[in-house]
Amino acid sequence: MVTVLKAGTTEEQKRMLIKWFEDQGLRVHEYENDNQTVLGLIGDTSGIDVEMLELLDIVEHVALISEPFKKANRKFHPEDSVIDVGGRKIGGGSFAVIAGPCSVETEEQIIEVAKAVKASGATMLRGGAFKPRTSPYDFQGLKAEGLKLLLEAKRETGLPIVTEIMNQDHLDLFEDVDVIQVGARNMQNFELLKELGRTDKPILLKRGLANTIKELLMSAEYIMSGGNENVILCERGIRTFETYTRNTLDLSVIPVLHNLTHLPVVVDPSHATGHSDLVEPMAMAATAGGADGLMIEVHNNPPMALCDGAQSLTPLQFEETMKKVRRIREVVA
Ligand SMILES: O=C[C@H](O)[C@H](O)COP(=O)(O)O
Ligand SMILES: C=C(OP(=O)(O)O)C(=O)O
Repeated sequence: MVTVLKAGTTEEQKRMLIKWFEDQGLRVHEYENDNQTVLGLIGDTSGIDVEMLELLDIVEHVALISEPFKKANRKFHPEDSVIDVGGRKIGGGSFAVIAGPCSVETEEQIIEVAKAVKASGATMLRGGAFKPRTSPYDFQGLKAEGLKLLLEAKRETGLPIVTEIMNQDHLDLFEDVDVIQVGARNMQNFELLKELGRTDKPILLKRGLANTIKELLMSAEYIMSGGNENVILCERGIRTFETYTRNTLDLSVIPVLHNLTHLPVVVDPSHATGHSDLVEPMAMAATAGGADGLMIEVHNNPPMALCDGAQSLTPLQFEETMKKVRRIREVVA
């Protein structure tokens, strides 16, 4: 429910109304829209008498909002959220490129890739240390050692690091990580989301393999309702009947999410396509479609990668892709 206040409402009148809402067990999110003060009410509003509320001198009107997501909802927060990651911004016109290998493998590998992607214009470094693998026999990541190597690459290049968490018990290890990624497979790991809601770290939340937009937003809501509003959404392709590509990239999600939410939207064309030759065209398409950023896998020797080599660009291919992405940004920004 939102309550729009009349122009001329005094600060004291507004405070009294907010206090009354809070006494009803509601949380109040206040914002300005078209020079009007709007109070977004979060919680169970079934006990509020809407007609009585509309009779108050200071109330312009009351609108019922049926969407179940509140904190992430653009109706409650019309301006784009801009997430600051160590001085690199994402959202509200600021574009981020998160690039790096699927997995951290060795010190030489991560530092070489970090330097290369930085030189081509990446704004953040990605690299998996805890890997969610389909097979328990596949490379599971270097775990804590991988995080140390990422921090080493950050020291060398200054690039903020983005890496995936799979288990809330590992949270202490992520203290120096700049952006914590929740992978597709954990998008609905609600205990993990709740725990991340208690941190103040930016969270990159990937859409699940077969999840709807609404489910993605409800997962963001888990993090935000816990107090952490630094959420970046990521489309990485969804499961469809099509098997030529690894997943089907749902590009329409970009304008849909921009309508529904103020949170930044990043697209990962690497996991979406599974083929390195499809990464560049889909990176360009996502940029043209209004994405706030890209996540792209880059490996110094893709055929030898321990995970996802087929979808990884070489540093040279990444450099070429970045040139095209920049040209598209000049047109759409
Ligand atoms: O980013 C890497 C993921 O862990 C990888 O895509 C998992 O897929 P797979 O284990 O099915 O190869
Ligand atoms: C595992 C990853 O991606 P996703 O969760 O999208 O499969 C990843 O980015 O390393």
